[in-house]
Amino acid sequence: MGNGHRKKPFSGKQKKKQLQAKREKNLSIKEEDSDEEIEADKHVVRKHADERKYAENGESLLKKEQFNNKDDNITLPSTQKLLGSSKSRLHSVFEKSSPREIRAQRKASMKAFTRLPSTALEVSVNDIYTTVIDFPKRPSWHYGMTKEELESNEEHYFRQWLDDVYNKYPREELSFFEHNLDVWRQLWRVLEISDIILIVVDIRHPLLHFPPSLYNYVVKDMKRKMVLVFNKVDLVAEHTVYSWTKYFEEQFPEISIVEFSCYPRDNRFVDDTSTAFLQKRTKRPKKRRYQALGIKELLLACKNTNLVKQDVEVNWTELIEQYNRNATVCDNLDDITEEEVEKIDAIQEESSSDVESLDAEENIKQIENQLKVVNINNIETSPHKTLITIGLVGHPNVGKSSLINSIFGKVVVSTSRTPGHTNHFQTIHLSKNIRLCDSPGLVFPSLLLKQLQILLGMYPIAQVQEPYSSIQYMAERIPLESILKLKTLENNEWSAWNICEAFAIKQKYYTKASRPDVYRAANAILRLVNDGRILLSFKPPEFFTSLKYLIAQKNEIDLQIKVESKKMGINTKKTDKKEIFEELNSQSKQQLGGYFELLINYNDDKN
Ligand SMILES: Nc1nc2c(ncn2[C@@H]2O[C@H](COP(=O)(O)OP(=O)(O)OP(=O)(O)O)[C@@H](O)[C@H]2O)c(=O)[nH]1
Repeated sequence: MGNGHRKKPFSGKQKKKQLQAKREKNLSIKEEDSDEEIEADKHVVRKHADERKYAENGESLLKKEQFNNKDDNITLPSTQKLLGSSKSRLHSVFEKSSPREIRAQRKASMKAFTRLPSTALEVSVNDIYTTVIDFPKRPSWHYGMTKEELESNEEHYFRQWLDDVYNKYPREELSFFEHNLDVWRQLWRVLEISDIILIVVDIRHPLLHFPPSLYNYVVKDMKRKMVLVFNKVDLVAEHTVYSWTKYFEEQFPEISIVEFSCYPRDNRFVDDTSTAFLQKRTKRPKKRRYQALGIKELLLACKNTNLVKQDVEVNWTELIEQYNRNATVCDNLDDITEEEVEKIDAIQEESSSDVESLDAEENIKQIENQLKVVNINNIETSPHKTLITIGLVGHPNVGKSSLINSIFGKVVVSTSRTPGHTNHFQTIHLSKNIRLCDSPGLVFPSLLLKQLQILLGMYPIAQVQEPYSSIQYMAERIPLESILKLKTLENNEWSAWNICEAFAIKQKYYTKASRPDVYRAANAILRLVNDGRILLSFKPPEFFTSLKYLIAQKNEIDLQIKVESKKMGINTKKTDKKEIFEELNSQSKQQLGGYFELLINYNDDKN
């Protein structure tokens, strides 16, 4: 990508070969890595394996660009590195942890942890964003500037911004965040050309994917319309989605919120915090097809922004009718059979005519030409007079590309489990005067814990230098050892390390030296978290303690009680709910979770 040519569609045969080669390569890398990790304590980082992998993939630049931090002093990369090379200039660049930091974290993960109360999953804007770190905005420019002047101006400004961030905030407190100017440039372009910004967040941790600096800039400074998309709602209970919606409506009244999911949701569980629910989740099938929920609502939310553009007339009703269908398509090329690959290839070939997948440079040139007709300083003016552009922005891996594919009911942009997959923005027409604009996932600077960012899928798992502290963060908050059904320890004093060790034994992951491959196990756990089979779902404040969000769930709980009672032959008409609850077996009780008891108590209090 980004080499100046449109991506050629692969034939089924080529794709098969490519997948086979990729699998073989991955296998050999994994085998070589495992022993290194366990045996060479001082090489905590799987440096060689990663370097080899990137060299083999022709992506050595990413690794080189990740600037090393050998001791605890920060060395910023040169501007050259921040800009990347022409080959892969749009890869994300993050700062690496120092070996000292990694060793300390690894050691700490071997100590027994304390399980925190469920309220530890509650997060609020004030907890997370006590400090709002601004993101780099495009510096002003004028038409008299040459391309070189413009670029050097942007580079100078960006370096200054980066220096300021590092001067202002302690390095160890800063989150991973995007260090590649070219990726930020993509965001600038998308914001500039978009009339409506869709900020896509993962419903498991919506607040953590919602940079207030972006909200302020788009809504308050640019005065653009913003729609917040709660994506992947299939992964949590309805109650969680409802609670987050209420919370965001209170905190950010200017935005419209829509729920979206590429997959149908599993409504069997009311309580997505119960151990029964969490254990069941791990068994979700790997291969699934898109069956999007929320397309109509999404288009309606765009319509309801009441965007007025004189030269654009849109028949929203017709558009909604056209796209509101339950399209099914396979999601991910990594996980599917070769037969399915061939099918998708055929779809891709067929659809390539209506996909305007320009490479980065062509796109930028085109936009820059369009920008010439308007005054760039007047940022309230949309640059496109005759088009409505809906721009998708968000952190890596939140599902922006999958959302576009689900709307079209076919693979029009590629998706991946690996964050940072979308390298440049791609525009796709929904109708002759409405287009969607995808953008690369971009991590905004914050003071979020790096361990947490890894769990949220913002950082590529293959590049995680030290996975154990992330596992510990999670295990302190959810019963990980029960979810993974690990054998109990004698003293029951779990540490993150021995959870990984027990999982390695369970999965038969061994190193060449026949020791449990703890690193591989940790990695596998992180992947299960990323794709939702281990559910780490944060909640808004007071979720566990107040009934304010619970009432909406009442009907769903009532229905569930009926289903469970019917299964057990309990007469729901005669007995009151509390009695029914007492009669349910423990499994049914678990499925209903703590909410039921809370609701019963609430009704008792009211009576
Ligand atoms: N369960 C679930 N998984 C989803 C959904 N949408 C996307 N995913 C998964 O999330 C992962 C990331 O999806 P992408 O569409 O590639 O995400 P992206 O935001 O475009 O990622 P970048 O290219 O890194 O910016 C993939 O493994 C998808 O299968 C959803 O609605 N539900």
